[in-house]
Amino acid sequence: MADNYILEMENVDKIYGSGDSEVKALNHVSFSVHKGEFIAIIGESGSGKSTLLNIVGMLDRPTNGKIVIDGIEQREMTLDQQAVFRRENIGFIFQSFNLIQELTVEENIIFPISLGHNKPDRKKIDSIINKLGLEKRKQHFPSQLSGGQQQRVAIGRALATEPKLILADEPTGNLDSKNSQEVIKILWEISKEYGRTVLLITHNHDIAKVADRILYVKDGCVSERR
Ligand SMILES: Nc1ncnc2c1ncn2[C@@H]1O[C@H](COP(=O)(O)OP(=O)(O)OP(=O)(O)O)[C@@H](O)[C@H]1O
Repeated sequence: MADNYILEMENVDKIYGSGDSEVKALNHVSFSVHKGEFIAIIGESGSGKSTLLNIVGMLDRPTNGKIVIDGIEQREMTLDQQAVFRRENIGFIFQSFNLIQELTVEENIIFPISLGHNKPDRKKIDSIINKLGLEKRKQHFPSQLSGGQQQRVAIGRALATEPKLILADEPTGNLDSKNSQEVIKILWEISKEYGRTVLLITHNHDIAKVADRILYVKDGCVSERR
């Protein structure tokens, strides 16, 4: 397998439930992503987009198929190894921000580093905070921020551990168009300036257009049109 891929999926299935309640959420999904690519994932509600991202991020397990992430086959890792890999290499961004309300902006951003029992590199954290335009909001709490600002904090948190892969599940779903554009611009710049790979779910075709590639999900199948 080529080593400039960050992600390779081969015939991946995900089946939820069994018998009458069986749902084939992913159906023989195969695709690869190069390091540093910015990929948009588009598809109707219920088509399997979140399932796909959750499986790539090891929040859920596939029923069948092979997934190689940064050269390591997922199923060869124990659950503990997956947890460490996830913490060190994958940054998640969700539609609902998922910030910790009791922590300040700065503390939210540093949080994943402290989970790994590492000391935050102040310079790097400050440069992330500056990049996100949150210098004056460092000591604020999430409830004191706008939706766009909260999502920028969530991006900061996803970046704090310098992950190779950023998985964003509809990060602009709760934002107006101005804030959406700003968030996408930041993700794009991060991808291109720091060589991070971004997989982004969106319902917005204009947003998808900025991506290097668009993956279309329909009834659990993934296809690509350039
Ligand atoms: N834990 C689960 N148990 C059973 N079925 C599930 C589970 N999670 C998802 N599904 C089903 O799998 C299919 C794909 O769901 P998924 O959440 O991946 O879709 P999606 O494309 O992300 O949708 P949306 O755009 O609405 O978020 C759906 O039919 C959904 O009902």
